[in-house]
Amino acid sequence: MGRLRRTMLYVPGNNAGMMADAMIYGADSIMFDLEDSISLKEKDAARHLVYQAVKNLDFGGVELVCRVNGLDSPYGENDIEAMVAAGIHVIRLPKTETVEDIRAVEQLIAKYEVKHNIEVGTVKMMAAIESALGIINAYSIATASNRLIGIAIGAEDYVTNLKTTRSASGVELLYARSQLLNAARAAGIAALDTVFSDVDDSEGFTKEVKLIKQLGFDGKSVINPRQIPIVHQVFKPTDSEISHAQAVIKASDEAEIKGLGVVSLNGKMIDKPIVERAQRIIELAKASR
Ligand SMILES: CC(C)(COP(=O)(O)OP(=O)(O)OC[C@H]1O[C@@H](n2cnc3c(N)ncnc32)[C@H](O)[C@@H]1OP(=O)(O)O)[C@@H](O)C(=O)NCCC(=O)NCCSC(=O)C[C@@](O)(CC(=O)O)C(=O)O
Ligand SMILES: [Mg+2]
Repeated sequence: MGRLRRTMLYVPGNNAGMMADAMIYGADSIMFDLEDSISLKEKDAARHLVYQAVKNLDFGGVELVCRVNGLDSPYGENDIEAMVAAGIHVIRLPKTETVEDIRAVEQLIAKYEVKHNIEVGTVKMMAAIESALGIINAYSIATASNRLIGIAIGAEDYVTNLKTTRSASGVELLYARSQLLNAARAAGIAALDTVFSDVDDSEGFTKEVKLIKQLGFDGKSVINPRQIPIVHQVFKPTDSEISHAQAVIKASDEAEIKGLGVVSLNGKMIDKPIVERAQRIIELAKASR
């Protein structure tokens, strides 16, 4: 299985203290934000601060992502150049709506990789989809570039675009989450869920994490360190899931020796997709230790 992306911690790019401490909380990825958490008058200072942090601080090998400003703003291209030069691992484009949005960012990343003597293709991309049009185009966005490691939903902007609000059940997001997840799986890349804004509501947050795990998401953006252990706990396979998965793999191995395609374990059929799911549980358990 690829890299775990259960949690991507948003860190406002103007907050030096939060940036310096960001790696101690154990998130799978750290995402510096230059977009909506930064006021217009702080855009240039935040870019400089994130550049210095990525270039000079030791984040212990954690994946480093930067949410840049869109290319429809005066900041987007400068953000991309600074992040490529600093050595960021992944550039996240917000409010992605079309294939052309991805291609335009990809061209700039390649231009600045050449300028800064970085092998072309090194910097990866993520696309956040935050509008009805983006959701309609999810599959073409997900397949627009080999650099894409995942697509993510940005629900606060999305529900605003739909002219609704977020509810506890998340019913207003079900279509978008399903469409985005399906697009990511068809493209063979990661699917990341959106933020949960009430950091004091751990019960509501846990409910949402269980929902998105059941839908099939790889993980979620988080805005506060307190949310990280909750996501990791929900995504960690239980002891009984692990022992069942081990039994499935053992039964399947024995069936293979006997030349059988289908066997039963405790009265339940075991075939290829069930074995694949069991292997994923074991890999997730190993990776979550
Ligand atoms: C929410 C709150 C103000 C609460 O503050 P509080 O002070 O009450 O937090 P406390 O729990 O008391 O903090 C305890 C200790 O943790 C430290 N600490 C806290 N947060 C930390 C952190 N993020 N990184 C590192 N460190 C952190 C803190 O410094 C303290 O350290 P220390 O003093 O040493 O003890 C704070 O967390 C925060 O600012 N979060 C980031 C918000 C943000 O980035 N928003 C933009 C992205 S969303 C968006 O744009 C919408 C979207 O685009 C999204 C999509 O795409 O999905 C869409 O459309 O939906
Ligand atoms: Mg947003």
